[in-house]
Amino acid sequence: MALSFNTGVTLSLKILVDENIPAAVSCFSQFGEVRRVNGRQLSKTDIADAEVLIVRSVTKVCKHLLDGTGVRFVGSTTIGTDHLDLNYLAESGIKTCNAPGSNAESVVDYVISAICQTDDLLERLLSGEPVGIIGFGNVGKRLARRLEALGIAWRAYDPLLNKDEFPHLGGLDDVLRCSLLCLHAPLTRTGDHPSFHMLDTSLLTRLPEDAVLLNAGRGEIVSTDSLMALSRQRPDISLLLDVWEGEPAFPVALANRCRIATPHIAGYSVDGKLSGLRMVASQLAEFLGVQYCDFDVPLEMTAGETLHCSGANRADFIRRTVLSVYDVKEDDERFRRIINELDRGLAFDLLRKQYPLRRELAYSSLVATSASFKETLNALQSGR
Ligand SMILES: NC(=O)C1=CN([C@@H]2O[C@H](COP(=O)(O)OP(=O)(O)OC[C@H]3O[C@@H](n4cnc5c(N)ncnc54)[C@H](O)[C@@H]3O)[C@@H](O)[C@H]2O)C=CC1
Ligand SMILES: O=C(O)C(=O)[C@H](O)COP(=O)(O)O
Repeated sequence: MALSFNTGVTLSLKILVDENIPAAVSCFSQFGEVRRVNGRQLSKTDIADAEVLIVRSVTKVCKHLLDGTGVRFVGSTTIGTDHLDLNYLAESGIKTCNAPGSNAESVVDYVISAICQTDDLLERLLSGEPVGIIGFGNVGKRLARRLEALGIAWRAYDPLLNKDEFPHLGGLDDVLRCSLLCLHAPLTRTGDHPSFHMLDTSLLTRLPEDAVLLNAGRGEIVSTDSLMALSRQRPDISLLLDVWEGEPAFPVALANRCRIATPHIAGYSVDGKLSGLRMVASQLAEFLGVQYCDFDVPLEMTAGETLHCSGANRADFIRRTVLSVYDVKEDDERFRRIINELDRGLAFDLLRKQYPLRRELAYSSLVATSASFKETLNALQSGR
């Protein structure tokens, strides 16, 4: 039907949503007719009569896909925007939005769980070895806040932020001296500080002995070749990779060298997904000039029992508590099972599609059995 926005009247829009966005049909049906589609295989034919397109990071939204269609609004329920051709969308007058920060706490939970599952890294960090953070945005800042609450030192590098506003930010050299280096930059290919292949083997070999490199940003920030060379030259460095160059396919040899390997699920908490969905739906409502009505979240998505947390000492308490809510090793084990599949890309996507329900630490019902660990529990849940 012809569109008439800002009328205050709900229109019967044709809305396409990625089938991997939970609760999307109940959320978007307030705006019109919702059809679920496979975001990886979406073609121009699928969207011929659509006015609204709601995607995740697997759909390349560009001129090739949209030109000649009636799409007027594109929403991505993700933090990252590297799959969206923002210049084309702006020039074409197609309203575009994403969900900044929506699953940032989920990524922080992933990092904390990975710390707990990497040998004695947690103990090393608690005794003063610092964490380096590349990219001090929604994820980087939240990670720093959680680490600080736990008493773990951190340094951050973000050349795009104003030094006067963030005087504590350091240079690349500073973060390369840290025991754990976490990559949380977006994927960019232009500008003064493109992140594409920004770290190579010569930079990464500066990491201290027994360092750990964690990438939960985008695979293309460090090339597969650089990581392979690093693992040959510095076998003492542990690789924890959630993102891969050229997803959904991934390099088997590199995956086999990782201490922890996961299929791009750091941000996959149900809380993060629902938050992204709400952010995009409310921006669609604003675009249409209608009131956004929140939707009923199926109880099984958010219900959870109370967990009683204890530990022999502080590190033990942190490890047990974190892993009882989210154990990254379970994701790693599922990933290892698909490494030798013939169609690895398909298997990678299937793992993501069938991802188990995961709550964020901050939204979990947790009780410390000993008063002495109450503060530590608050630190672990300080996310929201
Ligand atoms: N693995 C996963 O499941 C997830 C991955 N992500 C990825 O993490 C990225 C970061 O997320 P947010 O912190 O929420 O984004 P954000 O946009 O809030 O912050 C990104 C920060 O990185 C900085 N930055 C840009 N280029 C840089 C460079 N070359 N070197 C250092 N810093 C640089 C920016 O100035 C900004 O402060 C997303 O763009 C997305 O690609 C996000 C969510 C989940
Ligand atoms: O939000 C982002 O940015 C992410 O990386 C997403 O969590 C990735 O999930 P999909 O959009 O690929 O399902």
